[in-house]
Amino acid sequence: RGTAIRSAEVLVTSPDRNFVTLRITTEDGVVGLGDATLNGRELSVASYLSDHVVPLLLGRDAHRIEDTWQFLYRSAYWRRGPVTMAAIAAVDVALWDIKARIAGLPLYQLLGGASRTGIMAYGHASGRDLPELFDSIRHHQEQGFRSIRVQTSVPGIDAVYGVAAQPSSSGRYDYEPAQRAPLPAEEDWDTRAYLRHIPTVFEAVRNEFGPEVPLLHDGHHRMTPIQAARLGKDLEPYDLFWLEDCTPAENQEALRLVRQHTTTPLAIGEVFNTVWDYQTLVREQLIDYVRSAVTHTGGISALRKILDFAAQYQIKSGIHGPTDISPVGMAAALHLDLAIHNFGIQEYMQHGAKTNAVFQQSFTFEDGYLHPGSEVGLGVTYDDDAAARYPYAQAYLPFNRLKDGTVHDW
Ligand SMILES: O=NC(=O)[C@@H](O)[C@H](O)[C@H](O)CO
Ligand SMILES: [Co+2]
Repeated sequence: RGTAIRSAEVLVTSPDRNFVTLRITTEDGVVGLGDATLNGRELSVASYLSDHVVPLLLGRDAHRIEDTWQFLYRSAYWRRGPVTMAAIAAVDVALWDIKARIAGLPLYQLLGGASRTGIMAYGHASGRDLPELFDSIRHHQEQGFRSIRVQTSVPGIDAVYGVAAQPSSSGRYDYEPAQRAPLPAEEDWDTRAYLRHIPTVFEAVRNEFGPEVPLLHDGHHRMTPIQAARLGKDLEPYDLFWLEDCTPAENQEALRLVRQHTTTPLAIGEVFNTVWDYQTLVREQLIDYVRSAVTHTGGISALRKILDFAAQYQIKSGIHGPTDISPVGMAAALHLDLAIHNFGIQEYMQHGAKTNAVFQQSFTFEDGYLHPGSEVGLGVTYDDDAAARYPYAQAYLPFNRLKDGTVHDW
């Protein structure tokens, strides 16, 4: 039949950083794209798709998205995990792209239509010190961002998550966390120094930029529950939009302790890959925002179900949008952001020029709001010639060691 899957190609390219893209084509020649990028483990997902999933897709009806999802999830036998769920996500998103293209509609129209006029974005301001940070915040405000994530260096710590090593001439302060090298870079960490420093940063930012601008901060998994509780409480006077990944949440119950001590809103989940990672966090209202990206959580079908579950507990979306979510993954996020009722905010790190040469996108960013646009499907096309110019390059996210050499969450 016309909608039978004729081919499924796994495309690896590395313009500004590594990306893995799945391109599904039907007998009728309708093309759908899915993002399968897993930062630092990209080739595992490329192999999972090429070696084990693509052979199962050929001949299947592209319209049967839910059946294909359930088939891939249950026939794998081995459940969950970032590689499996990124692979399933890529198939899911590509099939949604195809369905919307066949329908002649932008994808959000198939997800319930627009529930808002625009999607509030937040940008990543950072600085090694307050002057650099203030310059970075002003730069992002000049670009139109109305919500700002604030990350800075910490006295006594040499290299820390989320801070550009130096203001880059190109995007100025936009940084790529993964580094092209055969080994992960070792960075250092000292939680007590961090806990002493961060409240002074937000005191200075609020004094300089006022009480209104929504400010976000990413704890990036590095604190224990009691340390997270301390920071959440210390930041209450600065009225954060959210404190993110305040503590590793494999133990979801750990957030009970944090919740007891602070009203600072909490966002968790960018490293999660199924609804089961959220079950206690949502049911006990231990978080306020679901951080998962479409790409890492089994696709639009799966993240939609997680967000509908969260909506029953007044928990909102905060979809992960760093540069290692490709333009295909970002487009999927924007279509979902526009349609769901319990939208919270969308992370938006701008991709570089080389990436934008490989992926043609139709989304817009104006006056602080994103919009997926009105092109059919996801609104993204892939340029094979541009992609061929950028072969895969091994790259890793950094990791931390404490002063005594103990490995620590980064
Ligand atoms: O909130 N954003 C983040 O935490 C990101 O910067 C992640 O460290 C990287 O995307 C991991 O690939
Ligand atoms: Co984060």
